[in-house]
Amino acid sequence: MDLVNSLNDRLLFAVPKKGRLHEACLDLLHGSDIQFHRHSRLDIALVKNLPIALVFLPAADIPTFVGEGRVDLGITGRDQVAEHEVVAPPTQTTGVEEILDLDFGRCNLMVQVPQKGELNTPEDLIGKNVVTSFTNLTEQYFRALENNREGNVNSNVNGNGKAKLQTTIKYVGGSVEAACALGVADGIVDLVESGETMRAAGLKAISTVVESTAILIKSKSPSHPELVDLIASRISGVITAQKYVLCTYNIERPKLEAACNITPGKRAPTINSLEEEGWVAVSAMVERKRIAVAMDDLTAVGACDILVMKIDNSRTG
Ligand SMILES: Nc1ncnc2c1ncn2[C@@H]1O[C@H](COP(=O)(O)OP(=O)(O)OP(=O)(O)O)[C@@H](O)[C@H]1O
Ligand SMILES: O=P(O)(O)OC[C@H]1O[C@H](OP(=O)(O)OP(=O)(O)O)[C@H](O)[C@@H]1O
Repeated sequence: MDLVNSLNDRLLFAVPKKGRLHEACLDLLHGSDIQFHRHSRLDIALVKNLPIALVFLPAADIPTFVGEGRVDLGITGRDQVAEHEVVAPPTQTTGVEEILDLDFGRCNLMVQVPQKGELNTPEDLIGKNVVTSFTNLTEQYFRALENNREGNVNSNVNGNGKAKLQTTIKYVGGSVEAACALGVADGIVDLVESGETMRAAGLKAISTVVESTAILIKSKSPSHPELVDLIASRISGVITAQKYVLCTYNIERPKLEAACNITPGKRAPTINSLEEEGWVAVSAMVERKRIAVAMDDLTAVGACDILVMKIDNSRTG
C-alpha cells in the first residue's frame, strides 16, 4: 500500500504516541467510533470508517505540526501548546485553536525546590540553576520575575535585544526531579499531578507556571472543516458521558422542588407523573463526582427508589 498517497484527501489527526495521555486518547477514539488498525512500528494509521489518518506523535511535537497546518487536528496538553507558543506566537495563518477541554491529563507546571533548604520563593531562584523540560515557559517565567523585581536595572542586553537572563535554565528530557538531588539544579520546573514524585524527590512546590489538561486543538485552516466539527461533536459526547451519570428517583410532588435543587440536571430535570396519585418520577444528569452526596441529599429530602445509571455515549447541547 502506498501510505503517503493514501493520505491525500484525508483529515490528519495527531494523537500522543506514548506517555500519560496515550491510553486516554485511545479510549476517546474508541468511544467516538474512530476505527483503525495500527501496524507495529508505524506511526500512521488509516481510519477504516472515516476519511481520517491518525498520526502518532510525541505530545510535545503536536502543537508544532498542528500550528504549522501540516496536521489538521490534535490532542495534547495545554502545557505543550503554551510551551510552543512562547517561541511561535500565533499569527493569522499559523498557530492552534483550542476546540475542547478533554477533562483528563490534569496537572500543573510548577516551580519546585528542596523541602529542606533556604529557597522558599521563586525570587530566591533568580541567578541560580533551574532544570526543566519546559525551557521556553521557564525562561518566560523567570524573565518576568527578574523584570518585576523591585529596583531591577539590567543593562546587560544580548544579541536579540532582550536583557540577559540572570537565572540559568537547562533542558533535560525526563526525570527532572533528580536534578536537585544530583546537584545539577537549585530548583526545577516540572509537572505535578498527585505530588507523589515531587515529595519522593524531597521537593516542594512554590509556584504555578501553567495549569494544564488535555485539549483538542485544530489548525487555523483545517483541510476538512466539516469532519473537524463531526469529530469534536463525537469526542465531546464521549467526554460528557464519562463525566455524568443518569440519576432517576421517585418523590412526592410537594418535595419535588427541594429534590430538583439537588439534581437540576444539565439543562433541566425530566419529570413524569407516576400512576400513583401525588408522586412523580424524576431523571437528571448528575456529575459522577457529585453522585454519592446527591444520593444522600435526595434521601434526606424524601426521594426513594433512587437509581444511578452509567451513560455510554451522549450528544448534548
Ligand atoms: N503526572 C501527570 N498527570 C497528568 N498529566 C500529565 C502528567 N504528566 C504529564 N502529563 C500530561 O501529559 C503530557 C505528556 O507528558 P508525558 O511525560 O507523558 O509525555 P512523554 O514525554 O511523551 O512521555 P514519556 O514521559 O513516557 O516519555 C504532558 O505535557 C502533560 O500535559
Ligand atoms: O505528581 P505526580 O502524580 O507524581 O506526577 C508527576 C510526574 O509525572 C510526569 O512524569 P512521568 O511519570 O510521565 O515521567 P517523566 O518524568 O519521564 O516525564 C511528570 O514529569 C512528573 O515527574
